[in-house]
This record gives sequence, structure tokens and C-alpha cells, in this order.
Amino acid sequence: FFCDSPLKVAPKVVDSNSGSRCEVSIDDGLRDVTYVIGSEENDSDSTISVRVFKKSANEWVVPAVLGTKPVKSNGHSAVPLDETRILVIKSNSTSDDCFWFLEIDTPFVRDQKTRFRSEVAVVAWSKGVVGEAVKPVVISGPSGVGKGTLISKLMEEFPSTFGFSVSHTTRAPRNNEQDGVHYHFVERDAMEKDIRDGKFLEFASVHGNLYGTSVEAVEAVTDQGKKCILDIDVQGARSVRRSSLEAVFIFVRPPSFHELEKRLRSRGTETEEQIQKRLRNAEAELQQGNSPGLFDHILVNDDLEKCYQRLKEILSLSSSGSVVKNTENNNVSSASKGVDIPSKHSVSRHNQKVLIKCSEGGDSDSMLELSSIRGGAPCRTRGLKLNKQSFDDRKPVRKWLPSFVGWASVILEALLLKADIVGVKLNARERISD
Ligand SMILES: Nc1ncnc2c1ncn2[C@@H]1O[C@H](COP(=O)(O)OP(=O)(O)OP(=O)(O)O)[C@@H](O)[C@H]1O
Ligand SMILES: Nc1nc2c(ncn2[C@@H]2O[C@H](COP(=O)(O)O)[C@@H](O)[C@H]2O)c(=O)[nH]1
Repeated sequence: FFCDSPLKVAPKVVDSNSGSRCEVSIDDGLRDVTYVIGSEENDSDSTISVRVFKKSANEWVVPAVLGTKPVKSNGHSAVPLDETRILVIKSNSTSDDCFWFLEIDTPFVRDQKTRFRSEVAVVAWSKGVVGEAVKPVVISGPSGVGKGTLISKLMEEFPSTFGFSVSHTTRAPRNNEQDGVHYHFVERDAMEKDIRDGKFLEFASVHGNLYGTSVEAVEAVTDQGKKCILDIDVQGARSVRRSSLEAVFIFVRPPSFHELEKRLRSRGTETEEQIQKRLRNAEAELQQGNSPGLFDHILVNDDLEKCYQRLKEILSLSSSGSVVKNTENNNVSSASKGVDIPSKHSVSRHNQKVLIKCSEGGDSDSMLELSSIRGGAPCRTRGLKLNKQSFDDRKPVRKWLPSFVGWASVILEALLLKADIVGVKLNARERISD
């Protein structure tokens, strides 16, 4: 059981404990609470638990824990980054499952607190990913405008570039639709529970049914290094815009309302009543498509081929299939390399850097750089940079260099102190003579 008081003293080493029973306690000096991250002895849960101890009230609180929770590993350590989140490092876990952020006071957590009674503590997990990600693409527009048709063409031409975010819905499947491919067809109760547990990036009631994008639907595609495409309504696009996920937003318009109605009817998938409902909603959606700051691009789907070419231009795709201008640094492959923290390690934070020191001989130390992190709960926290340094690989000069630098700074500080004292004395003498 280890304790650290980050806001009273500079954050220092918070040790990890080996074995499946591991607890790390983070004491928040400001908020009168201690976060205990890890399992209790008889805890049968497979994920890392979180408990909160309220010091002044001398009581334990079980918080509402949102987001995808990390599965327990053979020990973990934790270090607070600031007043908003705690970095948790799992040892002996797979490389893409090592760094987790427990958010305690981020905008997402504060937003979610309003959904719960005020006295309930709320925390949220966000998985940390080394490397940048490609931005997902949100495609929105009224029902029947041709979003699905455009997306199918894109997926067919560029199968290794794009991945589709499979939404959840409570509507019944159409004849040609497959569960898990077109949608995850679910019961309303189950979907509402998952929404309460913070598993959805966005959700909305559309044409009388519940539709939603789970965090995993988007992040699993992004983890593969693919651009994730979301086909969602305008309410959903608005929610994603407000979320921590950075995306490109495209709104598709029909050439006319008459043409929209024609397409919806010719598709032949809805009853007359449903068509009328979709057309009524289309009027509102077409107006909202012009909302300032919501969509980055507007596409008119008149001639399908022309519209598709324009979509490819927006996404910087050449006709040969390669990305013409890839402004995003896609280091996804590096995310899965070189992370293997042993159970015996310690972590310490220095500004935006976290030093992970491995006590076992032969294990390399790592420096985790957090200055470029982005995203956060309910999504992944991306942009982590990891540098590994093996002690064994060091050249002899680099072994004694740190101690030399250490001694040099001690001597320098002593000299400065002396100079300071002399300066004070001189100052005093000057003032006396004045
Ligand atoms: N440019 C176009 N010209 C003529 N027909 C089109 C065009 N684009 C799509 N369509 C047709 O319009 C119908 C509706 O298209 P689609 O299913 O792709 O719409 P959608 O926007 O995905 O609808 P929903 O939001 O209800 O899923 C389909 O039958 C499709 O073949
Ligand atoms: N907000 C969300 N809207 C979604 C999602 N998945 C689909 N949709 C939108 O619903 C309508 C109707 O779709 P249909 O398949 O029943 O024709 C359409 O506009 C989709 O864009 C979602 O996850 N969230």
C-alpha cells in the first residue's frame, strides 16, 4: 500500500507492487479524498477497481466508474499528472494495454457528474495509446440522401484505408442487414445501461429508435491504423463535435427535397408512415446542416460519381488509392512496439515526462512524454511518446555522466549560495553606507 500526496509535495516515486493483489493510493491534497486504485483481497472483478476515501468524513465511497476499465494485470503503479487525472501503468501487460488514465476532474467527468447525484464521486478510464491517430470522418445528412451509398463506394475502393464504425440500434434489422456488420441490433434496456456506463461516444433518438456510436466501435478501427467512418445523424454529429474526439465532419445534402423523397421511396425499406416521419425529420436536419462551426464540408449528392469524386478530394485521396496529402502522422504501428513494463518498477513525474525505472537488471528504463497527448475519456488518450533506454546498452561515459552532472550542480548551487550570501552582505553594507 503506497501513498503519495501530489499537491502538497512534488510528485515522487509511487511504487508498484507485484502479484495480483495490488493497490496504489493517490492522495489528493486539495479535494480531501484519497483514490485507491487496485483490488481488494476478495475482489472477484477482473478489472482494476477504484475506491475513494473521504478523509474528513472518514468514509469509503464507491464511485461511478465510466469508460472501458483496464483488466487487472500482474501489478500496476500510478502517478498523478495534475488535478484532473492519474496515470496508471500496468506491468507485464500486452504492449497496447499498458498505459491508462484515470480521469478524476476532466470536462468529461464534470459533465457526467451532472447526470449523477452530486454526492456521488465520478471517475472515468481512458486507455493511453503511444503515437498519433488518423482522424475519423463523420458523415451526416438526412435519411435517403445517399450517405450509405457513398460510404460503401469508399470502403470498396479503399478497404485498407477505411473502417466502418458499426453503430448500435434498437430498430429491427432489414432483410439484407447482418448483426455486427451493418449495426449491432440490441434491446433498448441493454443499450440504455451501456449509455449509463459511459460506453457511448454519442447516442440519439432518431426516427423513433435509439442509435449510438460506442467508443469501442471507433477506437478499434483507429487502433488498426484505419480512418474510421461514422454514418450518424446531425444530433450525433453535434455530440461528437463536443466530445474529445477530433474528426472531420461532412454534411451531405440532396439536390432537392423532391429528389430526397424519391430516393427514400425507391429504396423500398420503409413503410409509408416511416417515410413520412423521415421526411419530416429531414427538413429539420437540412436546416441544422448549416449550423455554423458544425460541419467542415458540405457535399451535394446530385450525380453520384461527381459527388464521390468530391468526397475523395476532401479526404485527400488520389484516384490510384494512395493518400495524396497525409497531414496526419500515423504512428499507430509504433504504438504496439517496445512496451513491456516489469512488475518491479517505479514511476516519477517531472513536468510532462514520466520516468519509468525498472529495478530488475537488464530491463530498460523508459521515458514517457506526455506533452502532446490529446483525446481522453470516453475515448482513448492518444499522442503518448515512449523512449526506451537500456542501462546495459549505455556507453561507459554515459554511466558516470549523470553522477557528474549531479555533483556539478551541487557544487554550482553551493557557489551560487555563497555568492548570494556575499551579495546580501554587500547589499547590507551599501544600505548602511547610504
Ligand atoms: N446520387 C444519387 N442519385 C440517385 N440515387 C441515389 C444517389 N445516391 C444514392 N442513391 C440511392 O438513394 C437511396 C438511398 O441511399 P442510401 O441508402 O445510401 O441513403 P442514406 O443516406 O444512407 O439513408 P439512411 O440515412 O436512411 O441510412 C438508395 O436506393 C441509393 O441507391
Ligand atoms: N446519432 C446516430 N445516428 C445514427 C447512428 N447510426 C445511424 N444513424 C443515423 O440514423 C439514421 C437512420 O438510419 P437507418 O439505418 O435506420 O436508415 C441515419 O440518418 C443514420 O445516419 C448512430 O450511431 N448515431
